[in-house]
Amino acid sequence: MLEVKGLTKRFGGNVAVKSVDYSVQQGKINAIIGPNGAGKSTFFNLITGVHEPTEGTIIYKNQEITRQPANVIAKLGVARTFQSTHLFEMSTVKDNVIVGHRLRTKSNLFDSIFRTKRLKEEEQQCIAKAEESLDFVGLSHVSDQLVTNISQEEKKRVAFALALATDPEIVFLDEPTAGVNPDETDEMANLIQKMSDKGLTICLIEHKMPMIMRLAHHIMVLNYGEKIAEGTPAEIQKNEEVIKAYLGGTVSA
Ligand SMILES: Nc1ncnc2c1ncn2[C@@H]1O[C@H](COP(=O)(O)OP(=O)(O)OP(=O)(O)O)[C@@H](O)[C@H]1O
Repeated sequence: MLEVKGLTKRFGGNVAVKSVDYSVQQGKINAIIGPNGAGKSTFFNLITGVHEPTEGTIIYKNQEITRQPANVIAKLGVARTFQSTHLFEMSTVKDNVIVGHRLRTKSNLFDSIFRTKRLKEEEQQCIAKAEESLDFVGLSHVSDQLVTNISQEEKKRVAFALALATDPEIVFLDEPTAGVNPDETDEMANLIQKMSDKGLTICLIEHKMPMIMRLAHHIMVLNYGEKIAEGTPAEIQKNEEVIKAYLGGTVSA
């Protein structure tokens, strides 16, 4: 579904991602793990068009998307959440999510000025999609609240809803449970499972190993920008190089 070949990103003399080959497995929960600074977020940024690769190719559904801008990649069905949520704090939860589906609308300045039928219909579509997405992530009850007044965990869910409102086929989640407590982490894990059950392909960066080992079908491990291992959770847990990369610790936590 999404295939990466020889993907490399240099920031000056620093090679953040080094010649990585990788295939995202369709319909599965794919996880990317690795120590701090291993290049995980940069890898996501390359695929989703936030950064341009220095070398390598990215193919999505048989179409090369290398160096395409983020909005083009998103329109093709690739959604993304970020480590820190980028939300409009003084707008309502629903208004934040409505923006997601605008990617799928065609109204232009003319439609806005003259409030055409197309504009009104598309506005309704965006509202309906936002409501559906908020219901899916369990946030219908706070949809009219300002984002600034909801909890950190709810903000994470809003970011999920925003990604879902773009009608994606694949969702890249960058540390979705960073900064949330253990009970909330379990709830977020259930939500990721629910997204997968709905047929979405998930690609996930996480540091919380028990959660990854429970959720992921396939794991890739990055260390200093290089892929050092990939396989099932059971294979990764006993991989010597992975254990070494985590400074001799256990990845099963
Ligand atoms: N925009 C940038 N400019 C320069 N260097 C960068 C930039 N983004 C990332 N890097 C560097 O690239 C390397 C990989 O960083 P990256 O954030 O991708 O790692 P990570 O595995 O996501 O880390 P973490 O788990 O701590 O979030 C680091 O050395 C980082 O300092």
